[in-house]
Amino acid sequence: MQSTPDTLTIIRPDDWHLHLRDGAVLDSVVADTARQFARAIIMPNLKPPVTTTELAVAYRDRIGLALERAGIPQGAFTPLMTLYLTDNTSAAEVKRASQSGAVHGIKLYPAGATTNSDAGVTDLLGRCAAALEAMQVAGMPLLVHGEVTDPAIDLFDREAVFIDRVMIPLRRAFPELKVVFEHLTTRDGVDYVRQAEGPVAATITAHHLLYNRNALFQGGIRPHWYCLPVLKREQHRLALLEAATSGAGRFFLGTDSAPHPKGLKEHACGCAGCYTALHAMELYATAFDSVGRLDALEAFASLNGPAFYGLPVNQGTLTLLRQPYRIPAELPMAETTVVPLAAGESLGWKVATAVAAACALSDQPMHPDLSARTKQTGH
Ligand SMILES: NC(=O)N[C@@H](CC(=O)O)C(=O)O
Ligand SMILES: [Zn+2]
Ligand SMILES: [Zn+2]
Repeated sequence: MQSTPDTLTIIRPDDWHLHLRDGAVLDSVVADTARQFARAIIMPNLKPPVTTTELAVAYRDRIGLALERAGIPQGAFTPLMTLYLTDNTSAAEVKRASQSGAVHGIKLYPAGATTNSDAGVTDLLGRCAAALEAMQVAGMPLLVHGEVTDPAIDLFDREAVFIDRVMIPLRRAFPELKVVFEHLTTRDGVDYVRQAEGPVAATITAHHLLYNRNALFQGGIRPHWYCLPVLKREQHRLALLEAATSGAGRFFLGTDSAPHPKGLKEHACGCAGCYTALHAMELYATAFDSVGRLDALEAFASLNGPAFYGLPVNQGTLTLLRQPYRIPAELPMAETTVVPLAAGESLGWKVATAVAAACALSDQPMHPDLSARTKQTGH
């Protein structure tokens, strides 16, 4: 890490929780991500979900073509694929996934918990024991959307109850299984991850570090702040910020950037998900700077994740400049429009050399299309 009062240069970061989607929007979303991150864990909640190694490899190839179309130099961005765990995931499928080298985690969506989770698991220990056993043996991480779906449980308590009902029994049954508690949102979650025995870690989003639940209702109902797990009280935000900036190796960056078309967010029954791939590092830098801990950003963004996943640290760097940066009001994506989180607001940090660094890595010039889009989005 190198820093002056107005610049911060860190090892190129990774995003350990990302929704790239598929089809026409993929080109834009992958270009936004590759401008900042060298790798990302790609969530499998497509329609239909990515449940087999074969589907994951095919999705990886589509991402590869989108990278090419966006002019991202070969090797500058690597998608790390995941499988969607279902009641029917077999031990043989886990073995195939692990031997493929393409799949780096298997994702647990409790059935009905979030966007595209209808095919999710109904009873983790009852239905998935063989798959979990095979994952434990193979060292394949289980990535967890940690919320119970019991309608009797208050929305804001679903993560805390998940710890008691699912995490603790799971860890007891499979103590050596690597588990990532994704998009952690509560003090309860932070305390659990800190104290749990065995290989447990957590990702934290930029929005849960920057906002509490008041953001959802400031001046009226604001659908672009709605994600799952939902934003929580200020005391939870403070616990997350303390964990992220503590340097503790169990906490690392995962944006959970999840684009939805503007019309499906601004809707009587709006979709859950915030789009942050465009300005993720600016948001995280703003959060770390708010508590004077920019020195801890590199461990959180670039070191702790690879250590947990057993992958090398990236080459190349990313530089942030202390400069006002206005987040665009909306982003045209294929036939649709996506509103980024905190659209129209200003941040105090701006990514300087992400594209330059990525291009330097593979000695290729920046693609003209990318520079055009860069201008258009104010990046
Ligand atoms: N986070 C969200 O609110 N939405 C995600 C799904 C998820 O990560 O739960 C999505 O795919 O839209
Ligand atoms: Zn989730
Ligand atoms: Zn997600």
